Amino acid sequence: MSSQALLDNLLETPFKHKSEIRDELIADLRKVIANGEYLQQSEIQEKVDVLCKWMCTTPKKSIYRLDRFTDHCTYDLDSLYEALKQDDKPDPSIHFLSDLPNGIIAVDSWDLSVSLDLKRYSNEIIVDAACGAAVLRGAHVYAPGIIGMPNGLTINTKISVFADVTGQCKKGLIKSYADSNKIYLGNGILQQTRKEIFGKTAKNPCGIAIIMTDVISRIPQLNANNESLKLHALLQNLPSIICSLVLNPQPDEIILDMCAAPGNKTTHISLLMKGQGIIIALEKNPGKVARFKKKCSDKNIKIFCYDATKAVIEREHNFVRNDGPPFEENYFDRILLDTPCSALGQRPQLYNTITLAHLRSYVPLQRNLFSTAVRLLKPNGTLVYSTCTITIAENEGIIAWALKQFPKLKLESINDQIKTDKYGTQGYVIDGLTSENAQKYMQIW
Ligand SMILES: C[S@@+](CC[C@H](N)C(=O)[O-])C[C@H]1O[C@@H](n2cnc3c(N)ncnc32)[C@H](O)[C@@H]1O
Repeated sequence: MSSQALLDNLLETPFKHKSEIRDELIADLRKVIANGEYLQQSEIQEKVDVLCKWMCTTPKKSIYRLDRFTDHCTYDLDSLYEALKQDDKPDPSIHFLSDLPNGIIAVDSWDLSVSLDLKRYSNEIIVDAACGAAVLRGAHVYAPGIIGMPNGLTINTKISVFADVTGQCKKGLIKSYADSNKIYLGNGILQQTRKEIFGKTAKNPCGIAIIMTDVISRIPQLNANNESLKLHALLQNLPSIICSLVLNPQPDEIILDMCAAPGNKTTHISLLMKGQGIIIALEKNPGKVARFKKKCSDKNIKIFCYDATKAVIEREHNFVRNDGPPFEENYFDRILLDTPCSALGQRPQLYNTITLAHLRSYVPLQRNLFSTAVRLLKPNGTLVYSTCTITIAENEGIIAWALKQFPKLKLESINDQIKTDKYGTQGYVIDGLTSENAQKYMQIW
């Protein structure tokens, strides 16, 4: 089978609870109004099936954000180029994205004229679904992602890598894993032995365990030994990059990033502010805060482990103000609410265990966070609301709810800030969201 065929036939749906989630997505699309009418049931079902299959596919480009890039300094672009070069393959195709700032770089997947070694070797290694998705996006395999590996493989052995797409592979599996439970991802060279990963003395295995050489998604990997680039080139999805650009933070402003970890948008905001002004980054999860603090050296970013739904001072409390949360109402010039969400737009998804209750739990939290954001925002300030999911409930639904709940809010087109037409489509019209408003809201892929 060609690599394109391997890719196209990966999976029909990523969900463990297939029918439950499919029914919920169908109910979600029943809200859509096209040409003044709700969609037909058959059309909705077809759309949901296409959507589920799309979730299993890998984007055809990798996007990097170069932190130090200016028109006069192309050092990081050159290093990215070097980092992506592979001895046995032609030079990677790297280009800027039109209408966007120059530091945003797209790397194309190898086209079909580039021959890849995609034959299955007898030595097979099983990785979990999250690791498998990262491999399809151009990552190497890190030790914690490996769940199945035969005995006796030595370093530098050529091996084939498979992802567990049913969640049934036991950690440390030695025997071969059933074909019906796994999908083939590509080939690589082993860097760590079974003893290092699963042996009695192996504590917290880490580092690259397999250097991927050929992957069915045809995405070029960064050379495994390229350390110099890590500091300044960040693999980041385009919609995430666009969020910070649309926020348009100014150097003398005070900005709130409400749900900040791992902090990739926070550091982008800081870059756009030229390291000036103040950015308050809130994150509820202590482990994520610790990791974020460790990697973030920007002096203008202040990170707090804090529940953002409680970030506004309630009037009945006589609060003495300090540097951190909670804050007075009308405090921030701009707020980014990159909210927790069902993340169904993150691709590829190989095995998603989300339950119906979990899927439905996000909207109340999103409304809560949104209400806090509105109170904290200065009059005429800018609030950017973003998710990485595709449900109408968490996107158009929240906007329609907010416009009704907070009449002082005015929805602005993101195209007023930055031309995004090429990279996405306008939102759906639903009850409470007019066609004029739906045009201002964008789904970016
Ligand atoms: C979509 S992620 C944010 C990604 C981040 N903005 C970035 O681009 O790197 C949402 C984050 O919100 C955090 N979170 C969830 N509930 C929260 C709350 N009530 N207050 C603050 N953070 C919260 C989650 O732990 C998660 O790290």
